[in-house]
Amino acid sequence: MQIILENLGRRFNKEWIFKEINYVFSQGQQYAILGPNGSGKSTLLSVLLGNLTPSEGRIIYKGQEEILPENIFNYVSLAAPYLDLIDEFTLQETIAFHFEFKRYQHGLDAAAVLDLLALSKAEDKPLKYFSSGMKQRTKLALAFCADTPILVLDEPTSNLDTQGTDWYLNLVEKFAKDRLVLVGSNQAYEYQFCPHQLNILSYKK
Ligand SMILES: Nc1ncnc2c1ncn2[C@@H]1O[C@H](COP(=O)(O)OP(=O)(O)OP(=O)(O)O)[C@@H](O)[C@H]1O
Repeated sequence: MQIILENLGRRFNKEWIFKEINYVFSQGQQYAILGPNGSGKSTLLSVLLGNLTPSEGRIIYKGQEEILPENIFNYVSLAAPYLDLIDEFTLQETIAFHFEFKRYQHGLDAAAVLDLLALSKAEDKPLKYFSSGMKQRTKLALAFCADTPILVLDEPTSNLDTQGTDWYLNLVEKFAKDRLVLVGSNQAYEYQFCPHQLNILSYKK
């Protein structure tokens, strides 16, 4: 799986957030998308996910065959602060619902995801009663445990304490190796496993 960016640019009104990005993301590699607050990391990730259209240039998604941008969501798992979970669902219901749309990683099932989350006392609790850190753990577990070639993590350790951050790095060890991983971040400890780094500030023209 590859994501090929050709002369990619995105603007909001007259402001170019990034311009002229030529880059190839490949499966089995991990990439950090870097830049200060408001520089455009989330915007670039949204364009890569097909949630926003490019203002110029194009993105080619290559699997065995070319994948149309409108179908790329089938190949992606996303964890991000702006991603909403359904507050009325319990944790068990959230897991069951998510995996109606995505397959489990090899060897996992609902019980294993619950185990991994280490929130077993909360399995029958509606998510509206979860703390922000518990919600973030849930989003990360759903994304890591789904069998998709692309894994997108925007600010993955937001709301996590140091124990939660170690737990996240353990998920990276277990479930990120063979995938195309994109991490939007400005915290070194959450992207230090990424051999490739792309700074949005290099694409401001
Ligand atoms: N829908 C929109 N309309 C207009 N401007 C927008 C829109 N979405 C984002 N922006 C602007 O695009 C710029 C980049 O925002 P973005 O959220 O991508 O930055 P970021 O690097 O992810 O920031 P942070 O680290 O704070 O999450 C900001 O100036 C933001 O105000």
